[in-house]
Amino acid sequence: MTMTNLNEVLLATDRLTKSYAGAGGDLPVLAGIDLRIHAGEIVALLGRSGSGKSTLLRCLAGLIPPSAGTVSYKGAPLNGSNPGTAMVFQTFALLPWLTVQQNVELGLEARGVGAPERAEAAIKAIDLIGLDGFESAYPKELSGGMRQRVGFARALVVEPDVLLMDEPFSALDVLTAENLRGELLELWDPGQFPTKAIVIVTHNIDEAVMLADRVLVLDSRPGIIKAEHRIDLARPRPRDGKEFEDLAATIYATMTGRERQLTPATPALRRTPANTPLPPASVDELSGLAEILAKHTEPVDLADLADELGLEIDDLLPLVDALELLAFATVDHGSVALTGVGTDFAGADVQASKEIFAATADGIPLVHTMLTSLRNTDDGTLRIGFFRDLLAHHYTNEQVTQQLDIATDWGRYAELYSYNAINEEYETRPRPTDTGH
Ligand SMILES: Nc1ncnc2c1ncn2[C@@H]1O[C@H](COP(=O)(O)OP(=O)(O)OP(=O)(O)O)[C@@H](O)[C@H]1O
Repeated sequence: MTMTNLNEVLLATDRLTKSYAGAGGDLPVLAGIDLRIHAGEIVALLGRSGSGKSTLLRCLAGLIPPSAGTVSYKGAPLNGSNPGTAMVFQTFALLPWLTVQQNVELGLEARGVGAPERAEAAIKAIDLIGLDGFESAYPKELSGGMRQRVGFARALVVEPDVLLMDEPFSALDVLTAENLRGELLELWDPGQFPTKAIVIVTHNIDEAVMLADRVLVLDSRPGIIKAEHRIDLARPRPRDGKEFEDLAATIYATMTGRERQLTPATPALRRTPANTPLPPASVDELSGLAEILAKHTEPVDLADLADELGLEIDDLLPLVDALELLAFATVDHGSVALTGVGTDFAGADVQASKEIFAATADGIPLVHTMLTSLRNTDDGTLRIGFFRDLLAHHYTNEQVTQQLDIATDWGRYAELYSYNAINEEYETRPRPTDTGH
C-alpha cells in the first residue's frame, strides 16, 4: 500500500440494489447494500454460491450499473466504469495473441497512455510481480500461476486505488495458490503495493482469514450483508494457530447458519417453491454423501467433512442442505448426521432408494408443486413454460432454469414424472391408486 490516509473512504455503496430480469419482473440479487471500503484495508466478500458476491464486485467496478442506490468513488457517484479500480479475474482473461508485456500494457492503452510510458510502467509491474524474464512469452507458454501473475500485473499497472479480485486463486492448484497469496501479502504488508485497498471475492474461509482485515458474509434472498467479522491477527497468520482456527470456525458458523432457510422460524411459514429453493445437488452427489455419512457413527463436523472430501465449503453446503430438505440428515451446531430414513436411503439398493426418495416428495416444495399440477391435468402432461411462469415471480431467468434442472433430476430419479426435452413437456405417471383395479 502506498502512503495513505488510512480512514479515507475510497469506495462506498448506499442502498445498492441490483436486480436481474425474471419473466415475472425484476428480482433483487443485492437488496440495499451499504458498504464502505477504506484506504489501508483488505476486505473479503464471502458467501454461498449465488449470494451475489460477483455482482457486488462488478457494481463496485462500475462494470454493471445499480438498479437502485449508488456506488461512489471518493465521494463521487459512478457513471460508468470506476476509474479508481482494476480487476483480477478467476480465469485470468488474458489475450492469447498478445505477449505478457502487451497484455500488461492493455489497461494503460485503454487509458490513452503513450507507448514509452506504457512500456516503462509495464516493466515495473512485471518486475514487482515476479514476471521478469517472461515479457515476450505468450500466455499459452505459461503455467496457471504465471498467467495469474500477468493478471495481477495488468491490474496493478494502472495503479488503481482499489484492486478488485474475483476468486483470483480458485483456478490454481493448492500450492500455487498458497504461494501467490503469500507473495501478495509480502508486497502488501510493507507497503510495496501500488494500490490503497483490496476487495477480494472468495468462497474459501481460510483464504479470507489469511488475507483480510474485514470479512463480509453475504446472504441471498434477500441479498444483504449478513455479518461482518474483523480479523485483527498480525500477519503472517499461521493456519494452525488457535486464534486463526477460532475465527475460521466463527465465520464458518455464520455461513452455515441455515435457521432462516430450512427451519422456518414459525410453523405458519409454509415451505413453498418461492421460499425454499432447491439446493443445486444431483441425486448422484446426494447418494454419495449419504453413503459417506452412513460410515460415521457420530455427527460429523462440517469443516472436517469438507476436508475429508477435499471439497470447498461452497460445494459441500448445497449437498448438506439438500439432505436436510429431504429429511435425510439434520444439522446441529455445525455437525451433520443422517436421520433414520437417511440411513435407510444410504443403505438401500437402487430401486429401494428411488422409493424412499419418492416418499419424501411432499417435503420438496417444487417437486410437490410440479407433481400436483401434473396430476391435476387431464392427460398428466404440462409444458415446461407453465412452471417457468410459476417460478418467474420469485427467481431470475437463470435461477428458474437451475431450479427446474434440479427438480427434473430429482423427479426423474424418483420416477415421479418424466421430462421430454424435444417437446419440452413433463409427464407424470398415474397415481398408484389409479392403477388399481
Ligand atoms: N446476468 C445475469 N442475469 C440474470 N441473473 C444473474 C446474472 N448474473 C448473476 N445472476 C444471478 O444472480 C445471483 C447472484 O450471482 P453472483 O454470480 O453475483 O453470485 P456469487 O455469489 O458470485 O456466486 P458464485 O460464488 O457461484 O460465483 C445468482 O442467482 C445468479 O444466477
